[in-house]
Amino acid sequence: MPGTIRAILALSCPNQRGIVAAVASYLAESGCNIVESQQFDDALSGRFFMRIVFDSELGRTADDLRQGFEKIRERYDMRATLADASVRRRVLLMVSRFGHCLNDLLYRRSIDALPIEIPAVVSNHIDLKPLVDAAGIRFIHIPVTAATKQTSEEKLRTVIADLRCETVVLARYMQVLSDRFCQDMPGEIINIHHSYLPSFKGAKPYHQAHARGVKLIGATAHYVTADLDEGPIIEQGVARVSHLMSPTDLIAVGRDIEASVLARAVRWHAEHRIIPNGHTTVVFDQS
Ligand SMILES: Nc1nc2c(c(=O)[nH]1)N[C@@H](CN(C=O)c1ccc(C(=O)N[C@@H](CCC(=O)O)C(=O)O)cc1)CN2
Repeated sequence: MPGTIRAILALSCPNQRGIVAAVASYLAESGCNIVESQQFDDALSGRFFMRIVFDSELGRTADDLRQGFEKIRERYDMRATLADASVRRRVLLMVSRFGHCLNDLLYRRSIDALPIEIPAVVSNHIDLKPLVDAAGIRFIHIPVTAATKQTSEEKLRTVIADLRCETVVLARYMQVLSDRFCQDMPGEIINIHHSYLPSFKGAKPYHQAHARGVKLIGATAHYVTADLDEGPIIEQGVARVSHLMSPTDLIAVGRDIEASVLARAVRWHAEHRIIPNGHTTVVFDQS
């Protein structure tokens, strides 16, 4: 239908009767047709979670609908986002020396399999500049040393502001971000940790895994908080390994898991499928 806008409403609030009815009535009265709906009652936290995809068939924009939804948001004390599904999130990718996750995200973006814009890639090394140049994306080198961490982060802030980035993805970026930086972008920094958290936090997780003799290794995509490797988990993946495999073999197996786990986490974030639930997440994926 001409003028139809597809939008996504994602919300959470203290659970009570009437939430679904109130939301559905508002959308119907606003000329919107619900095309997909998922919900979850968390009995432990007492919170309700819902994600609705709908078509605004009478031309009301997402901004207009968001303003109209404010009275319901306040009545039920909701945390809510209402976004035009055609508007792509502007995502800054960050990387150090290992390019497998970056390469995967750039490829998925190039074939339109990831609903994001990538204004630039920031790295603290120049190793991956040729890969980013080949993708036709701006490469920004911000070196980091123990002495320059603060000034380097100021440069990063300027890049994020100038390029109007909403989300930062650490695609094997191996520098710890400051508390202040993390607190300024709550729920908008995603990291891929190369272990099946909570196992093997910190540096060299594959060597830790080999030394422990585990039979499964994995990777974890999580939101970044000031506490290293402790942020809310978005997605995880694992693979079976054996005594025959060296740390180098484990690293090779891990590469594919890291890339696929991070790509799913970034897509779900961009599609407003992830809703924070305390220190965890509710993920309304397609399955
Ligand atoms: N505030 C946070 N920043 C970052 C996190 C995080 O969870 N919170 N995750 C890392 C990624 N990462 C593991 O997934 C990780 C990266 C780097 C280090 C580390 O100890 N780095 C040293 C420097 C290492 C070097 O120069 O090569 C450091 O920063 O001093 C630990 C974990 C990304 N940032």
